[in-house]
Amino acid sequence: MTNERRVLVHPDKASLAGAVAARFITKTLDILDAQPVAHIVLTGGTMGASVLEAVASSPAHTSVDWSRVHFWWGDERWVPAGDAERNDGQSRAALLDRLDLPAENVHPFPASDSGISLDEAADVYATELAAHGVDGLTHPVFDITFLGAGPDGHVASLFPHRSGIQVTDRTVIPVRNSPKPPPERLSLTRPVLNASQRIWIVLAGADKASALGLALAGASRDEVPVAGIKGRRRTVFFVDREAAAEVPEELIAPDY
Ligand SMILES: O=C1O[C@H](COP(=O)(O)O)[C@@H](O)[C@H](O)[C@H]1O
Repeated sequence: MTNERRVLVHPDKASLAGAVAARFITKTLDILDAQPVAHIVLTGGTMGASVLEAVASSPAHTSVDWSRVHFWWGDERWVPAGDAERNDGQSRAALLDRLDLPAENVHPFPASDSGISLDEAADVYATELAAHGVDGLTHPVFDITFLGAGPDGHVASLFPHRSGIQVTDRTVIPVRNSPKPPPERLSLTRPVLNASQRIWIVLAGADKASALGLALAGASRDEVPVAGIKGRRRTVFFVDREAAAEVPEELIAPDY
């Protein structure tokens, strides 16, 4: 099995969310069979919550021992705790609040009303990551990292033609003047994301077709940041037909 990027196409957004949710439950069970804990990175955006809602609706999710699963986020919007724009709030409402999860297994980024600055918040999250690093790493090795991508090809909060996608000497960066609101954000950096065992990028809708097509056609990560994302063992783009419109036929994998 190679570590080439794969594209799996599903008919529409609902079947995409259901298929990714089913695969997530199965893979998490496999991971927990082989190791004591799993570290999962969650994403915001349109598909992030849809996949988690599909996990919550699947009776199979009760087979997972969630007390052995840690949840992190790939990026966060710098808004107050409880703001509907926060990625962690969307994930909690969709799934986490329904699980029997020890509070210490959930690792949200600090919120803008936490009394610290954006720069300090990046340092706080970097410290939290380092506390869970093993073998001298400054971060956990994530078992599954969910990501979305914007129509402009941004991934997490790493935007085109901005310095964030090039950062390699930090695990977390503060983001200012984001082209997508809100303007201030926090993001994991590319080396941390790419240290993940499996990266699952979930995309739906015609507005994602161009970014996906460019990423797979070899665009630079500066131009299309998602092009710079590749996991250690597996990188899969789970997409619906509309998002796949510009993917060359030969790159579309049969289901596996
Ligand atoms: O702002 C963000 O956008 C991206 C993509 O979101 P989408 O709604 O266009 O799917 C998301 O992956 C990221 O986590 C989020 O902060």
